[in-house]
Amino acid sequence: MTKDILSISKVEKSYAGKEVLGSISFALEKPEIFGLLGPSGAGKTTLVKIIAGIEEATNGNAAILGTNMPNLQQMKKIGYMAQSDALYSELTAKENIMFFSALYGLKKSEIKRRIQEIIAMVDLEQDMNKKVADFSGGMKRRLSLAIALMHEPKILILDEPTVGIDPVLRRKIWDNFQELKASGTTIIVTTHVMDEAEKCDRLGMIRDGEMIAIGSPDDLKSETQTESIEDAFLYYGGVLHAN
Ligand SMILES: Nc1ncnc2c1ncn2[C@@H]1O[C@H](COP(=O)(O)OP(=O)(O)OP(=O)(O)O)[C@@H](O)[C@H]1O
Repeated sequence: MTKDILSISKVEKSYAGKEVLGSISFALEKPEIFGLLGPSGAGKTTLVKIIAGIEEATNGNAAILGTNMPNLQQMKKIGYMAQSDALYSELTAKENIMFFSALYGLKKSEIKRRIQEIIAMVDLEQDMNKKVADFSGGMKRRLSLAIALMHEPKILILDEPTVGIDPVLRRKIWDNFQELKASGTTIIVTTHVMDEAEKCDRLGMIRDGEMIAIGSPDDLKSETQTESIEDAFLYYGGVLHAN
């Protein structure tokens, strides 16, 4: 039996009896950039937290490489970047990277090998010795991304990674996502941004806790006979109708 990289099977989640995810199922079989697209409150963060093993599904399973989450061993294979940055503001950027890399079990030599490459990718070379307290929102996002990448995870889960990042750097970061995918990393990314959605290999469209459509951006547009991902989303949500 081949093991899917990620298998989501009838995942449901309720908080205090209120359902926020319906019965969600999908699988990622090979490295790809999989986008989760949906309006605020649709359930994207809840779903990625279940995949990352931070939240447990109320019903159903989320399995990584055939092992149900949450599972400590599998969590080491994951890089997770939360929506709000979990950084130590009294430490410098470098100290934050060293701290979190050590938590992931990276040796000093590995940290030394990775750090230059990663900070160049997120364009923070000049800011490594500054305290995070003096960072802008976009700089904190970039540092969080660097930390999620340090242990070379097989699966990278990014919750709105480019919020507050300017378009030039955003493009550079997306180019890096493509390179990571080419080297075998699977990337799951939540976004509201339509031009980012277009860059994903496949998209899962989420609305009110339900997966309303799944497919490549081109397939979703051609299936709905629409010109944009935004219109395709509205079509699947029942707001826009075919001519
Ligand atoms: N810990 C919690 N307790 C109760 N309700 C929660 C909790 N976390 C999320 N919710 C609710 O679940 C629903 C989905 O939230 P979620 O954060 O997953 O949405 P989202 O699609 O990521 O939105 P956004 O794009 O704004 O981040 C919302 O109605 C939210 O209020």
